[in-house]
Amino acid sequence: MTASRVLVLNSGSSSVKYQLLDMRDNSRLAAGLVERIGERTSRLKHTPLAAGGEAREWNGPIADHDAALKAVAEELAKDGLGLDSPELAAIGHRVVHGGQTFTRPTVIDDAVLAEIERLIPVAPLHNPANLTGIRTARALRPDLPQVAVFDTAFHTTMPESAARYAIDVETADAHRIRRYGFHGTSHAYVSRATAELLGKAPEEVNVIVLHLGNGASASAVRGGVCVDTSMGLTPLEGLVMGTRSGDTDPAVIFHLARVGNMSIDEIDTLLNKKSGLIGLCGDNDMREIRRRIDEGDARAELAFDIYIHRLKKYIGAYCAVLGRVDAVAFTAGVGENSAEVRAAAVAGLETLGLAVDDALNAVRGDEPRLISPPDARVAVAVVPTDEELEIATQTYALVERTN
Ligand SMILES: Nc1ncnc2c1ncn2[C@@H]1O[C@H](COP(=O)(O)OP(=O)(O)O)[C@@H](O)[C@H]1O
Ligand SMILES: CC(=O)OP(=O)(O)O
Ligand SMILES: [Mg+2]
Repeated sequence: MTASRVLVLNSGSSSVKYQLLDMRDNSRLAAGLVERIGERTSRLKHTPLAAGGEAREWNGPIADHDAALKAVAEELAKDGLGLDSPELAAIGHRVVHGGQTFTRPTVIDDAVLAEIERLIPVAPLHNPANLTGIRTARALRPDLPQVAVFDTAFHTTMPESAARYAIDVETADAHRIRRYGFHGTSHAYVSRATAELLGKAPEEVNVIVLHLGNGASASAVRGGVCVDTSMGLTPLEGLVMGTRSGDTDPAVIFHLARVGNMSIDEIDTLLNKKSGLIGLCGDNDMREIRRRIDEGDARAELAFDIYIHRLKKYIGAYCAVLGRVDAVAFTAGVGENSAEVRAAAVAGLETLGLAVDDALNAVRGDEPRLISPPDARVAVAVVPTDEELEIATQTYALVERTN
């Protein structure tokens, strides 16, 4: 029996999301989430999909990522899917920041760990959590290959004209300041799936991918290669997000420091955690915002309008960057589920060849689908993302090749 299972770990600052997949048929054996790590009210939710079982929930304190992973391992073991299983081929880790060093999935050794650690200054919110996840997983199964799949990797093809900020070159280089981009695993997966939906090879199509989750980013993909993306040095730049401001005048920061007497850490928290939709209207969930708009709530409506205005600007910008656009693909929680966001985002863009068909846009489903009118110049599509499957696929392919 050859080992065919991959455990995918996505360790965030206060959460761990995981999935166990069987790569013989890409089926999901188990999935779950540990939330609010480090708080008194941590929660573990585990769904044993293979067993067709009910989700199990556990509430109580989970002190750190180490304890979280051990709790996950225990849950998996209850279904006979423990980390000690000989069928486990590898563990794949989502690593948010790979800088310019990592352009592809990489088997983790001490040198790779050291490099991910060296990148902490450009990813202070994300890389430390990713590192803890890797270290704990390695301690639990030291013999097993562990693979890092980087959010930044897909964007390393961006030309210098898109990747550089117009700031003093020596200063920028000394501090590794440039636009790295994130959600690359999703942008890569969705741009490929969009080509497939059009019945074409990735090399033949130019796609604008709109990854609209709690974090949100847009990318311009020419012939399968990323040429621009909206996130930058960190995942703060670009679109309006659930809790992040996206683009602002950088002078807002000087102003808040000098006139608002806020510390750099306070401003960091403000722009990353208390801005975006939640800062504008108190809610970051698009369902709740739509519900409030339906009740005539003006603040929710303004938040929605600001979100859409920014999104439209990026669609227009990436039409200009690409020249010829074959498809615009909506993905992630908001992109896959909100027909209102999709309709509003392309409304009035007929001169760019963009439109949605209201009936097609209203259809719900898990499969990639077209929502543009049949005669449209540019295809508009809903293409569900699957970052875990993509991480598992890349992890398994690398392990197979190295064995
Ligand atoms: N039915 C829905 N209608 C509108 N928005 C939705 C719906 N379901 C989920 N969402 C949005 O998707 C977001 C989560 O997206 P997701 O891609 O899972 O985010 P992340 O991976 O960043 O946590 C929620 O905050 C919510 O705004
Ligand atoms: C990089 C990033 O923004 O990730 P997430 O959407 O998971 O917060
Ligand atoms: Mg996501």
